[in-house]
Amino acid sequence: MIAVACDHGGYVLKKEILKHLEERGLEYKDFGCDSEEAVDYPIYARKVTTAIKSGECDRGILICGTGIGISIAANKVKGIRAALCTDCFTAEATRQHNDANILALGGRVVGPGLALKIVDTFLDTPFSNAERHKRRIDLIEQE
Ligand SMILES: O=C[C@H](O)[C@H](O)[C@H](O)COP(=O)(O)O
Repeated sequence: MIAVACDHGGYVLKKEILKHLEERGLEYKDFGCDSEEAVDYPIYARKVTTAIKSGECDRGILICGTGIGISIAANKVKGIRAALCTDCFTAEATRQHNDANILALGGRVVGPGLALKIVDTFLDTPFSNAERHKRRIDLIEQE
């Protein structure tokens, strides 16, 4: 199950992404927001990180204007590895190397065509399971 949320700066792109997930037959839960009316992105980041921490969802997609604020907020939560991606190379690498569990996107940065390719790359790329990457992730998770 994929947890998806956005702020007002990501709302238009989120609609495209949800349509795309539906077309792919992928299950998702939409945690808002529901319009372009201004909201506070940390609240929406927290909804998705909570869903992942609880096991309700295993991956997340967060979208704000730049993708920066919402990824900063998500990465405050232990066990969350949110990766802001603006290209497919980094989307692939962050799954292989960092086992990122949240993709962050900027609705004011990437157009829908590229964003959907980034989403597909992120969702379809497995973690490499390489020892060096596991060791580094373990170091991140240490207090
Ligand atoms: O990093 C923060 C996000 O890009 C927000 O979407 C952005 O700050 C919202 O800006 P504004 O309130 O000016 O629409």
